[in-house]
This record gives sequence, C-alpha cells and structure tokens, in this order.
Amino acid sequence: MSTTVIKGGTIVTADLTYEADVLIEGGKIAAIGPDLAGDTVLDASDAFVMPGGIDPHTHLEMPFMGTYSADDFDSGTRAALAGGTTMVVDFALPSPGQSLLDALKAWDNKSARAHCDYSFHMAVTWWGEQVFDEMKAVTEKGINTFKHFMAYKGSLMVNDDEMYASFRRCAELGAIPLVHAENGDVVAELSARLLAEGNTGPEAHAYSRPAQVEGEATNRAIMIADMAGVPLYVVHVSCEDAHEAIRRAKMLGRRVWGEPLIQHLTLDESEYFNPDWDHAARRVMSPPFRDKRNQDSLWAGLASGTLSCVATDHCAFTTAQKRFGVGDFTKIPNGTGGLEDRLPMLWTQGVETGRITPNEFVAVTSTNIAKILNCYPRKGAVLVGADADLIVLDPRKEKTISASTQQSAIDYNVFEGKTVRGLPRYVLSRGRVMVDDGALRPAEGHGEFVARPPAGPVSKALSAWKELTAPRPVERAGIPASGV
Ligand SMILES: NC(=O)NCCC(=O)O
Ligand SMILES: [Zn+2]
Ligand SMILES: [Zn+2]
Repeated sequence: MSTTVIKGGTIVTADLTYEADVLIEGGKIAAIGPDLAGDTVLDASDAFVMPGGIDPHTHLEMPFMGTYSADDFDSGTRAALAGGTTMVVDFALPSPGQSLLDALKAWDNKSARAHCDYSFHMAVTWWGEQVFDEMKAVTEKGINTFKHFMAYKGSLMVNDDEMYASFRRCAELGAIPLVHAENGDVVAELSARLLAEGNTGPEAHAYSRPAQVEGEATNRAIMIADMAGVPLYVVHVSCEDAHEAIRRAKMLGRRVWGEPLIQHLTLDESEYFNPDWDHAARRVMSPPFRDKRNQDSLWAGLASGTLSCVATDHCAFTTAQKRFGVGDFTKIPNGTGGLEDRLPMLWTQGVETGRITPNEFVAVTSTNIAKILNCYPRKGAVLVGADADLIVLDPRKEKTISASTQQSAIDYNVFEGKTVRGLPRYVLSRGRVMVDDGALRPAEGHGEFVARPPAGPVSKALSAWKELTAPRPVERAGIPASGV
C-alpha cells in the first residue's frame, strides 16, 4: 500500500503545538514523529499541520422558501475542501408529514456527489407517533442529532409542546437536540407590522428579528432541555442576549453548547443599509447580522470557551433567487454562503489579531464539534489511527476573496474584497490529496457518510445525573404508596 508523509511542519492540535512528520497509510494516520519517510512527500515547512475543518451546519440543495439552495453536494463540498474543511454536517429536512426515513433517503441520494466526508442532522419539523418511532431508526442509522426550528412559523417551526416531547425522546435515545432559537410568533407579528407600515426592503428583515427574539428563544430552549434531561446545541448564536443565556446555563452546570457563525463574527448590520438592494438582500439570513457589541460578545465566547464551534450555516442563494423578495422582504430566501471562507476568515480575523490562539482555532473549527457529535477521534484529531483528514495551513499564503474565483455556484460572495491569510497548501481527505500546492483536485463521490452513534460521553453523564436526581416517592411507615 502506498504511503504519504507530511514533512517538516508544526503540528497544531486543540491542545498541543510541536514539530513532527505525519505518515499516512490506507487513509489513516499511521505514525507521528521525526524523520518519517513515505512514497509521496508533502512539504509542510513554515506551515501548520492541523485536523481538517468540520462544518457542523450546512444546507446543500435544500428546499426552502419556494426554491432550492444553489450549492449542492458537488459545489458545496468542493468549496469546503478549497477552504480546508474536510467534513460537513448537513440537515435532512422532512417536509411536514413526511417520514424521517424518506427524508434521509433523499439526502442520501444528494450526498452521493460529495467530494469530502459528511454526516447528517435530522430535522424534526412536525410531531406525531410516526416521528417518535422513526427517531429510533434514525439513531440506528448513525444520526445522533435532531434539529428544531423555533422560527419559520407556518413551515418548519415546532411549538413548545412538540419540542419538549422531541427533547424527551432525544434523552431516551442518547441523542442531542439542536435548536434554531428565534421566537417565531414574535417574528411573524413584527414582519406583518413592518410590511403594513411600508418597510418592505431587506433592512426590514433585520428589524423583524431583534436580538430579544433570539435571547428569549435560546433561554426557553435551554430550560426545556433541562426539564427534558438532555444536552442542547444552539446553532447560529448571533448576539449577547443568546450568548448570555448559554453562558449562565453553563455556569450552572447545564450541558449547552453555542455555535457562532463566521458571518456574524466578521460582518455587521450596516450591510443591510447599503443603498444597493441586491447587496443588502444577498446578506439576508436568520438571525441577521448584528452590531459591534454583539460581535465582541461572540469573540469573547470563543476565547473563554462559553461558545464552542464556528460554523457557516452555508445556505447559498443566487441574486436571481434573492430577487423573489423585491417588494416584500419576507420572500427573500434566508441564507448566505461561507464554506470556502470560514477557516481563512477566522485565521485572519481571529488568530492574526490575537483574539484566539492557533490551538483555539483548531478547537472551534474541528475538535470541539467532533467531540460533541461523537465522531472523535476518528475526526478532529491528529492522532495515530485517526482518519487522515488534514490541512497544511500556510499562515503567509494570501488572497483577496472574490466570487470570480470561488467554488460556490452563486454569483457573489458576502466576503468579497476581504484579504485573508491562512490558506491551505494541502488538504487531505482520508489520505487523498484534495488540495495540492494550493490547487483543488476534486473527486466527486469520494466523500463517505460518517455514522455517529448515540450515547456520547456528555449524554451518558447527564442521563446518569438526571436519573440520580429524579423525583422519588418518600417512603412513609404505615402509608401505602398507592391508595387502598
Ligand atoms: N440561516 C438562514 O438564514 N438560512 C438557513 C436556514 C436556517 O438555518 O435557518
Ligand atoms: Zn437556522
Ligand atoms: Zn441553518
């Protein structure tokens, strides 16, 4: 079997920085140490060898708001690899009333084109006995995360009773619920009022989703998860109100994780006031971009560990698709891209500025989520036996982001014109060189599904604690527990 060696680099993991070569055989890391030899040699001098990025939040070819997101598993995973991401986790989305297993089949078909490894979260978009039953079958297929939308009233949103029932089921199965935390009832009211008052442009999207709707919903989801006895993962945390709820819960020992997006960390609400309608509409996403105070809160969360992972929520729509909402901001498809830009943007605006360390960079782009999703150390690690999903990141390699050179299928880039460093010299997916001296070498269909079993360490520990502290009847002499 032929071997590859990455030579002369500095290995950076979530907790260590040291010089060593990495030997790869059969798609796995076979040895780490000095003076290793292999059939193919990749030069990592003056560069960092890290676990490939894992993006836990993508929507590829997703049916949404009357259209489909424009990047599919072909262009989406090419974009991922070009930016140093070697695994994506996409959302299988049953339409209301649809079987979860049918939705999974549909996502399975789409993912056949993937260039890098992938996994799925399952969305709970409606509730009933069938969903309850199928959740078990879904976990048996290697999916241990279930997403709940607290917004998008009338389409994807679930109510509190449904969410509580689903969270209880997750607790029984050792699965983890995810939430999109915005108060969908309030958003619907505000949107209707704004439209009635003649606020029809993309800036009204931001007015309709103030930080309070996110803070309220985040706190509510945390409390419901605590009552259901299950950990909770909050996607796209964009503001201090939501971060504060997560921080407070963590300090009380609750098992909650928060995921900011690279867009919310680096782009602000002024984008919505741009006089060019297309410019503003291209940046419409939920939650919307916020002000500097909220951005500072997210950066502080990454540095302090109260926020855990940086994702993209990559859900890209073309300008033509965005124009569905001319005259009515509620019809602008919600979503932005970012898969190719997440790592270089975070390196440039996070590590180079000193907001986070290189080790924290690895933690929040790869290792933390691999642990949460229960696929560590197969993914997210530079360890003997781990999948050889690796990047050789060159801290001096520089580019200016431009839609004209991106892999994504859309006609613009929300980071257009930003100069970034920390680009991949090499990217390996299970040992196969996908980016070679900076050039993408795509391999459609190379990507494999990553099964993630339930009952990971945090789920197990929390169930043990909840069992130990569960309500119990008090034994009283002479008084029977049940009536006579
Ligand atoms: N975030 C967004 O605006 N679009 C994608 C769907 C979602 O995550 O809410
Ligand atoms: Zn969302
Ligand atoms: Zn999303």
